[in-house]
Amino acid sequence: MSGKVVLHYFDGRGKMESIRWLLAAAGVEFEEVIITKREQYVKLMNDGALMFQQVPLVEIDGMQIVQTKAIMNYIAGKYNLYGKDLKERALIDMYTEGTIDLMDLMMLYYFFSEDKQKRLSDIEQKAKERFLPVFEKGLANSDFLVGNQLSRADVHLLETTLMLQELFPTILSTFPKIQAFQERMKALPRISKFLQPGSARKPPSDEVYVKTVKEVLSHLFK
Ligand SMILES: N[C@@H](CCC(=O)N[C@@H](CS)C(=O)NCC(=O)O)C(=O)O
Repeated sequence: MSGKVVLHYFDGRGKMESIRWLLAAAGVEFEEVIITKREQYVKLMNDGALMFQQVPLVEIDGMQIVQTKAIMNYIAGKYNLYGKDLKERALIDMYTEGTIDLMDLMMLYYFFSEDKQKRLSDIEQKAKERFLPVFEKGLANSDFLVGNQLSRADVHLLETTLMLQELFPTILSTFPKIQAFQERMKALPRISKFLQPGSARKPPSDEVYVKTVKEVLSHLFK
């Protein structure tokens, strides 16, 4: 195993995108092995790399880590994106889980062909009424969601709100603190670099991505 950070996943956002965001925010260079064929997935399993027969898989510091949260916790801990003490960490975890709940809804949206409009309305309503007000309040008196420094919660919030705006361009119009937060975050050099075309950031899911995932994980989509 080389000293490089290597990501094994599909050529799309899915469960790997927040990991890409965290690495970018931490200024960590990484390589990607893109899974396009079922044989690659089966080989990773046969090699013993997938503890629960699932990707994402990340090679880092001589380890092969699976489970998205375990991977993100490691990166956040290592690169000082996880607060100054356990209490800050608990709050960061709460905000983080909220962003994951919302991002999961959006991720699943692309995989279903039925009830698209209803799913979309549901995401919009939950975002406006349940999730965004929490983050707006969290940013009322501070530039950061937790404490006085950047944490993974901020990185996840930027990712989530940009993703939301792809589906609902005006959704932040009644959330001025989040809008200002976005501008501050986008101006950070590492984030700004990640937002440039040609970076490792992936576009929204499309038909090719969904088809590839369904082929590689054909046992799930019979
Ligand atoms: N709890 C795991 C879930 C990972 C997961 O469901 N990965 C999917 C691809 S996005 C997978 O590899 N599924 C194969 C399977 O469940 O058999 C995580 O968060 O990493």
